[in-house]
Amino acid sequence: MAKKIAIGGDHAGFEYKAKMISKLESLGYEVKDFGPFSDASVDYPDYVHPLSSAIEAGEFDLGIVICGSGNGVAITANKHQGIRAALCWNEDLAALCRQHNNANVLALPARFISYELAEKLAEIFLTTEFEGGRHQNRVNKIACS
Ligand SMILES: O=C(CO)[C@H](O)[C@H](O)[C@H](O)COP(=O)(O)O
Repeated sequence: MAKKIAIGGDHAGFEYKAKMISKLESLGYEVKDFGPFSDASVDYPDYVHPLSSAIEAGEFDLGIVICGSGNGVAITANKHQGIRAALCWNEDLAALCRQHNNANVLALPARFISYELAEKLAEIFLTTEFEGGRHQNRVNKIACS
């Protein structure tokens, strides 16, 4: 079954987000764009909080958030107890965040990696499974009251 993907970010990630949506839909994913819907300067929490809440509610399988450095969107998403957002800038990190951390949101730094690499990281993230085992014990301990 095609995975349902939530994607969002800010103005610095707008161009990459548009290209990424087209690519993911061509691969058969169901994608919802949480915005922004232009490259006008915006505040990333306004878009990442609704995206994160929707993933927590089980409306989407995984999420992708894109800003200039990837930090703002990752920090925002990780404020949500049900979110494990991973900032990735190479292929190994994109695989490991799924394999070891069961990350459900990929954060991408649009101002620091090419679109081609961003697209490759997204494909790796979306197709890599969590390994469970010893890693599950650790993931279970992440949540704090
Ligand atoms: O949160 C960020 C910095 O870690 C993101 O990279 C934002 O995209 C960036 O801060 C936006 O900067 P701008 O000068 O307002 O375009």
